[in-house]
Amino acid sequence: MSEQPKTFPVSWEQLHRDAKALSWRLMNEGPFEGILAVTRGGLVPAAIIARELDIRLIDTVCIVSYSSDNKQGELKVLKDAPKESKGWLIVDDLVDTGKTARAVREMMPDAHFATLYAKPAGRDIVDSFITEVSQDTWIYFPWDLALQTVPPLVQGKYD
Ligand SMILES: O=P(O)(O)OC[C@H]1O[C@H](OP(=O)(O)OP(=O)(O)O)[C@H](O)[C@@H]1O
Ligand SMILES: O=c1[nH]c(=O)c2nc[nH]c2[nH]1
Ligand SMILES: [Mg+2]
Repeated sequence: MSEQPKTFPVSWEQLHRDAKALSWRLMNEGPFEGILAVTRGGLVPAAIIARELDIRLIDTVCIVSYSSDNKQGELKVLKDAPKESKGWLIVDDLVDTGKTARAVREMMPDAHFATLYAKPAGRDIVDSFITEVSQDTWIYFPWDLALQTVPPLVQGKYD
């Protein structure tokens, strides 16, 4: 039997629950001047955290790291972070290799960096996260998913 790829699919409910759990954790780290969302993955978590912590000042840093076939390439910064980082909260959906987080950290050295999910290679670069998954797991976010049928693990025995 071929090895199934490791996946970690996240539903909207789970994402909302994890973003609220992260907000609870961040209550002890603030208060924050504003949130810097790392687009695009950080936008939805940032909106939920901003609602929970009553933060109304939101900015973005716009970075492309992975292509549409999930392969990492050169980082492209389309829009820089603001100059001031003291008291700011950086939010992204996940840290994987840590390449994106390292680049954003350089732009905002004094900010607190939070993600929902972390893989081992990147976990030490961020300050707060909720769930760790193994390095060989691909996380699927609800905005990338659709309801569909899946085949059973074993099929065709009685064909
Ligand atoms: O730790 P790393 O290996 O750098 O990977 C993590 C980054 O990769 C993904 O973004 P992506 O570039 O796919 O863009 P997106 O947020 O627009 O989907 C994810 O949202 C993180 O920002
Ligand atoms: O949707 C995603 N899932 C992942 O596990 C991942 N790692 C880097 N970039 C990613 N994007
Ligand atoms: Mg991203």
